[in-house]
Amino acid sequence: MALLTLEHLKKYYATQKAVDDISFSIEPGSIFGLLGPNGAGKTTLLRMITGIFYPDEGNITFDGRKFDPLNDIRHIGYMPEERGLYKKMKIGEQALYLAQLKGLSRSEAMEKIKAWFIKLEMESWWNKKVEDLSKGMSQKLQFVTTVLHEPKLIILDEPFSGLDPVNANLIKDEIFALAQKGSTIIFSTHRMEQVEEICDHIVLVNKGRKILDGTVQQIKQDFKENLFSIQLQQQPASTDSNAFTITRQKNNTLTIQINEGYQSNDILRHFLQQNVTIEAFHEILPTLNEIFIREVEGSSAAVTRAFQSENV
Ligand SMILES: Nc1ncnc2c1ncn2[C@@H]1O[C@H](COP(=O)(O)OP(=O)(O)OP(=O)(O)O)[C@@H](O)[C@H]1O
Repeated sequence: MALLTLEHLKKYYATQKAVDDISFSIEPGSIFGLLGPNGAGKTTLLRMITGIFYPDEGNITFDGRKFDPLNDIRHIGYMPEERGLYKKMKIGEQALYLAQLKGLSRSEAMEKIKAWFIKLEMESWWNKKVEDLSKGMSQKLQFVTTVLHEPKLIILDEPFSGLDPVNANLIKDEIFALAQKGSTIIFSTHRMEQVEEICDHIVLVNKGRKILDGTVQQIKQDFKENLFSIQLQQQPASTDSNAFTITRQKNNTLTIQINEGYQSNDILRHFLQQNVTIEAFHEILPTLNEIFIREVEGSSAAVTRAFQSENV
């Protein structure tokens, strides 16, 4: 059973269709990427999922029941893009205060905060004020306060912004560990390489509409262009074949597109028949970045065309 299901959600601001009939569901324990260009409607969706405001239309089901923001919010941890910490408050006190707001007792909160502070190398910060922290340090504090009460659903909006590679890795490992323990993670970012590394499933939205929904693996397969890279030990006598077209050549490494009706073995056969040694051979799948750019540009054109045809 899905942890979260959105059905035909709509949210309009005046005439702006920020979220326009979006449906998807998120399986428990998955790391789910909510992607889209600026202004696509991601924050609006996240605000409905966290009960900050109600949808104009549509239904949200959380953990098998109609979403009840007042009660269910205890099971949700949200780290918004605009960070909200009290600047003058000491870090330890602030973590304790926020944990108690999420329903933990003082002793429970203290125990968990200490464990997290050790894990994320923050022990010496207890008496510092938030205003004395760097951007990356406050990011770590905000992460801890988001996940401390072990919510079923953790929503992280650009969680790595401002973090150096060591701290980004630390947080990344903790995200994997939280998912492993059963938390469901919604991860929103513009950084596609992070999505490839972290997410199991993605939804891409643009102009308030959903334009892609699937596992990262499946989406990459759906967009593949039958491209292969082959590295040869020596120059082949011939590269002419009905089976493929060479799209790029750099020294002895060729990028090859297989022609319709042929298979990867036909490439290998072509070179083996010439007694050329094959040093490496692999399929080239599109990156999520390429798919993102292609789909967002494509769908913008399609939406514009639809809009124009509606208005003639
Ligand atoms: N309070 C508001 N009043 C009017 N329009 C709004 C409001 N908030 C957002 N919008 C509009 O709704 C659309 C979706 O905005 P939203 O903030 O959800 O996008 P986003 O995908 O989170 O963008 P970004 O990646 O830039 O944060 C945009 O066109 C935006 O201008």
